[in-house]
Amino acid sequence: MLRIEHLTKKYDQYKAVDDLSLEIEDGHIYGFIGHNGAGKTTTLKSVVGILPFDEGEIFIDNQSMKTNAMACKKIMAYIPDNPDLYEYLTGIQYLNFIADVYQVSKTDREARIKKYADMLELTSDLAQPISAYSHGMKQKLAVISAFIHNPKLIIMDEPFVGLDPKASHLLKQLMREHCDQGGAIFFSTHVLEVAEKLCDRIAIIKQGKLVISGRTQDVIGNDSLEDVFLELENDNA
Ligand SMILES: Nc1ncnc2c1ncn2[C@@H]1O[C@H](COP(=O)(O)OP(=O)(O)OP(=O)(O)O)[C@@H](O)[C@H]1O
Repeated sequence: MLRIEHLTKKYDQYKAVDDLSLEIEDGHIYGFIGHNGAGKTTTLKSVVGILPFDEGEIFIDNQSMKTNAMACKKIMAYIPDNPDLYEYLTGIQYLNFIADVYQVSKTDREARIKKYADMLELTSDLAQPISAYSHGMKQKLAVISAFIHNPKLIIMDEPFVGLDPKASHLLKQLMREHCDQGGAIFFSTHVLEVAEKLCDRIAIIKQGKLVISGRTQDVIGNDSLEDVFLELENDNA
């Protein structure tokens, strides 16, 4: 579903992402772990086509982000780390706007808005302007807008920040459901317990370089993800 090959992204001369390669298969939830400033957001923004990159290739469902960005973007959704949505729109106007962009039929959008807004308990707030939403409510709206066009691949940057425990639980359920239906998810998180339980695969990035990736149980072994992460962080080799 997603193939990143030798991705390098520089800010001036600083390599924020350095020769990073990984592959995410259909049906997998893939967690992306790393310290502050490790290069997670830069990688995710390169994948979704927000940031141009210096070297390497990114393929979404075998289509190149470099040469066929539109085809890639059509089948992908992105939930950024900060839900900066159009504040002057109401929640329902925003969802309809996103559904229009992705040409979602009236029947499909109504069914999906009902399903996800009811589930995340946002239905009664959809008539309110987004400017009146709390951070968590904006995050829920961003989640619904990602699922509204039934993307194959969902990229999420710290999706659990700001969500209450019930909403976090429901989001994990939605993520699993999406991947059980053949989709894939690549998401960054600092919540290692969640990553350990939820992810089929995990990659750890340090100073722009991938230090370990693979099946969650293989990465963790007999330790916890926290132990593995801290060990790698302390390893200066
Ligand atoms: N627009 C920018 N201009 C210059 N340097 C940047 C820019 N954005 C990020 N960086 C630098 O690139 C590196 C990687 O940043 P990035 O935001 O990708 O890290 P991150 O792993 O997402 O961190 P966090 O966990 O804190 O969100 C950091 O050293 C950061 O200072």
